[in-house]
Amino acid sequence: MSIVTVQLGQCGNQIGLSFFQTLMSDLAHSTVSSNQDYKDECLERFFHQSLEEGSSKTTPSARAVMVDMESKVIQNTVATAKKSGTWRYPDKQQFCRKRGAGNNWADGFYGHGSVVEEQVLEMVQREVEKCDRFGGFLSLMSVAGGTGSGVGTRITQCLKDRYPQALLMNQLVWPHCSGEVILQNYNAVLSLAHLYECADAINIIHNDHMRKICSSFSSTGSSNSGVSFTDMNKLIAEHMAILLQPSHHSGRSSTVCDMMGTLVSHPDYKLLTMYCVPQTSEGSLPFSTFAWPGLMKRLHQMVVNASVMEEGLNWQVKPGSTHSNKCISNHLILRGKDSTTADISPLRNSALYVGWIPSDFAFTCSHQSRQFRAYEKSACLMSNGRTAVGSLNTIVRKAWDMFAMRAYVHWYVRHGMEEEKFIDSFASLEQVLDNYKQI
Ligand SMILES: Nc1nc2c(ncn2[C@@H]2O[C@H](COP(=O)(O)OP(=O)(O)OP(=O)(O)O)[C@@H](O)[C@H]2O)c(=O)[nH]1
Repeated sequence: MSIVTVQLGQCGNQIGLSFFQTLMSDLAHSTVSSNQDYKDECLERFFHQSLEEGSSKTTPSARAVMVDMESKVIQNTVATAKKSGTWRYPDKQQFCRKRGAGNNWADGFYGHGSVVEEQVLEMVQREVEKCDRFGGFLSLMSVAGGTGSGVGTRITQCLKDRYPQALLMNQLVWPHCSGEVILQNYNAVLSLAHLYECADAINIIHNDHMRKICSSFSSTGSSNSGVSFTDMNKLIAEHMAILLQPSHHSGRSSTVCDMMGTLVSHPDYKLLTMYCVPQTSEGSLPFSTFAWPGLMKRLHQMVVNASVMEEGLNWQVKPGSTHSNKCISNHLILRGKDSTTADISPLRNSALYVGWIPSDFAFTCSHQSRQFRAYEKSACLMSNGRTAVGSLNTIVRKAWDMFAMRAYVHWYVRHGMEEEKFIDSFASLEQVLDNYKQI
């Protein structure tokens, strides 16, 4: 089952590059012939074998469409992939214009969006036609800028109209809490409220968390300043790949569509969070050993704490207690040696879940005996639960405070957006927050 990736804006394109690089580097790790099925499945899922222009050589070409309003990031991304010699982006599947969306959702959605949608959809269609078994879309975007958030939302709506049966999974990068784009809270509110209506699954990744995890890899563990987007993107890409590389569930290959279908069983609840272990820098992996009991214990406590970071866990919080997380559903993926022997029973604990989903559907697990890259053992838990509530609440409050003073509202209105869109978006996100708070 193939997935077409849509990379939107600077952030979406840079993360997409890192994701495909990580997939290829994982495949390069395999030396045993029995890995051929894994390779074939990964290649079918994310790449298309195509002839290089003017050559008889075939190279995996990412099943991707790239969209940005400025050309620089896309040019660099395409060139970096080509330079690897192991994979590339497809020809003529890049869409750029001459100026960005000025960190303004309305400029992206109304200004650029209306002009670009047909051409982007044509590119998407070309990519879909290359798939023998097409499953759905993975859209990568930040919610803080104008292109990823505004154009990204518009393209997602168009994909929903054009491909109503396909899976629409949106991976959103949440901005740092402070000090970034002045309109980021408005952009995030508008994006999320609109995406909630058309996407099937929304996975939120916080730049703050990624930066903290990366800085914990440094020898001092304290400085955020040395952490670059490249470092964070590598980490994000690893988490995505641990989740999305082939695995088996109930004796058969687990598709991304199956996984998302089980995780999002109710249209009111589609906010997902990834928890991954171990959290260790690549450089220290050769000197580290991990055992399943230790990894599972930490992963379990991360879910209970609703913390995607291993560091600073509160071990006193127990499932079902006042401060414990509550989930609709979780899907666990275990990769590496003896993965089937890991004790997953604590993650099945009914105290972690709402009562209205049968336990066999609330918690599901898939395995892959092949190790992921240099990680002898690794695990990713994709969770549909309350984790996203805290940061969503903060952004809605901050945006509301600005809106109450009508700050910057005219910047949106001048791109053709009606003020009511803000009100509607606040109302629908309040509803989402309420739904999650009540589980
Ligand atoms: N993790 C990560 N975040 C990024 C990256 N590039 C930008 N961001 C974040 O994305 C947000 C800004 O969005 P961009 O993707 O740069 O903007 P854009 O969507 O291209 O929109 P315009 O610049 O307005 O055209 C901020 O929160 C940045 O921290 C990246 O490579 N990795």
